[in-house]
Amino acid sequence: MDQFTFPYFGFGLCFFLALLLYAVLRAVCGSGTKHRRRLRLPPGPWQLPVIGSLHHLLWGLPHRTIRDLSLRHGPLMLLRVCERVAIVVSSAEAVREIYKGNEALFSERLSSPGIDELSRHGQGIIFAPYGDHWRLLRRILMTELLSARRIEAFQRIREEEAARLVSSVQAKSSSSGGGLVNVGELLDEFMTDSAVRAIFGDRLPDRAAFMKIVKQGVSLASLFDLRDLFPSSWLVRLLPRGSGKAERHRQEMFKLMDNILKTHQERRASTDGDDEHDLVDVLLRIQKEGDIRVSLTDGIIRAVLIDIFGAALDTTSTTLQWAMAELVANPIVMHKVKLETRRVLAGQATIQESMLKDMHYLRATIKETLRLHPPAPFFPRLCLQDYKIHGYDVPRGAIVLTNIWAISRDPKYWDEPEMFRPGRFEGNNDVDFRGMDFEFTPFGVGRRICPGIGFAHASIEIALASLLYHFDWDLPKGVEPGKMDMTEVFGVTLSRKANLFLHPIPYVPV
Ligand code: HEM
Repeated sequence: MDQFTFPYFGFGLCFFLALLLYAVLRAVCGSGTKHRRRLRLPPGPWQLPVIGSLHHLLWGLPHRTIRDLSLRHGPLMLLRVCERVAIVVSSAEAVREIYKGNEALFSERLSSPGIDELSRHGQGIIFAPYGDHWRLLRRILMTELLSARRIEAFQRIREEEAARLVSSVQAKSSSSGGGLVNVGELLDEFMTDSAVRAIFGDRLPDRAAFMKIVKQGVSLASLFDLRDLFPSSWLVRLLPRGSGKAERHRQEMFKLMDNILKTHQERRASTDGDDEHDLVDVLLRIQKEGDIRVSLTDGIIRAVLIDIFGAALDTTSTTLQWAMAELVANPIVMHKVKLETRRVLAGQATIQESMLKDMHYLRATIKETLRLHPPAPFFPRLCLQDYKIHGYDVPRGAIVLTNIWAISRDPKYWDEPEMFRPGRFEGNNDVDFRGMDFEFTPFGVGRRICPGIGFAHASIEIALASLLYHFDWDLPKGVEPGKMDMTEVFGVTLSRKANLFLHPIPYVPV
């Protein structure tokens, strides 16, 4: 996966252009700062003209650097990156104060010309402005696309894909003479295949081309865009915009998506359209029913499908990879979760989801993985109205950036926060990730909380149970559990830098 490049990519160019623009911007927007001087803004690191706090963010991984800055300046911290004002939130109390009661003021997503272009002008859900369009899509997601009933309907797909994952591990291990297997790659394939089948169906035309274009989209989404830092500058908007890659990508993606919609429409027409195999079918049925306030155009359907697919893939696969890495790095935990899996599944040749409901320690292991390795370490929102938090002013238009990662490692809320100890989620501890416990928010909070929790959890649970039931796992020769490379990469998700190569030893052969 491409490394996240903002604000590193092209910093030299950015700095040079920024200085060049400084005089112009001051002349054009200089008056805008008068209002701010009267506000009581949260403390923050010292700023430079034009680039603000950007120079503090140039080294290290952003979630760690920002956590370290917050430890010095407080749980509400002001950062300014060029024209953007951000209030970083690093305590559960502040998250509670913001999102309990006043949530509507903080339910807007970040927007900028660059994001707008990539997000198909908010036609999808992730970057949709907080309004009727978003409300309609959210309702469709919660009651139709990602409802508990729909997640259950995809159970067969997950079971088949989990069985395929087990076979692939066994086949790869045999072909390498009982050697090492790239577990990360196989988990990626598991998640991609499960998501493709659930969202687009078993017969996705041009699957290889589709996957290639999705990967391109992911790397384009992480490219730095000067317009995002100077959204109000007409001068920046006039600058040449690279090679038009984003636009070309959009066109190609649209072509492929149109093809997918056409194939589905033809099949539905030839079978009276009753069958619903996947999410495309569901959306086409809702479109046909036409009893909703905003019409669901093909463009909106395309954008929503791309959003769901993009949101589901890397987040879930990354979580699975961290879970396996933490388990092999912590043999006592591995032993305990394997015992549970083998006790509950004893005698089964293959795994069905209904068998997993008593696996409490496995579920605690998934929670602990999400606590230590939230795939999205921040969730940014926009403040829609001047507001006061903990006595500080949060101006309208400021980005409110919650550092999920910092809060879920804060010793104020967690004993030995750096340790991988799923046991902390056992017994009387019912802390959960559904948005009510503000010290643990890997899926975000409030109205825009991730609607894919059920989808993600069901996929993670069956994949992990399958790997732990069918195999024992050894580290490569010479690597000690405590010496594993756990370096993170801050990309579209907070993923592992090193490939996860492990040695599988069949326990219940397929
Ligand atoms: C471990 C897996 C996942 C994690 C950690 C995760 C995390 C997140 C986070 C932090 C947000 C932002 C929430 C906020 O602003 O409060 C989000 C939004 C979203 N996620 Fe997930 N996600 C995961 C899997 C999925 C899956 C599987 C899907 C779909 C099948 C999905 C669909 C979405 C969508 C559509 C949004 C935007 C919701 C909106 O703006 O209303 N996510 N996710």
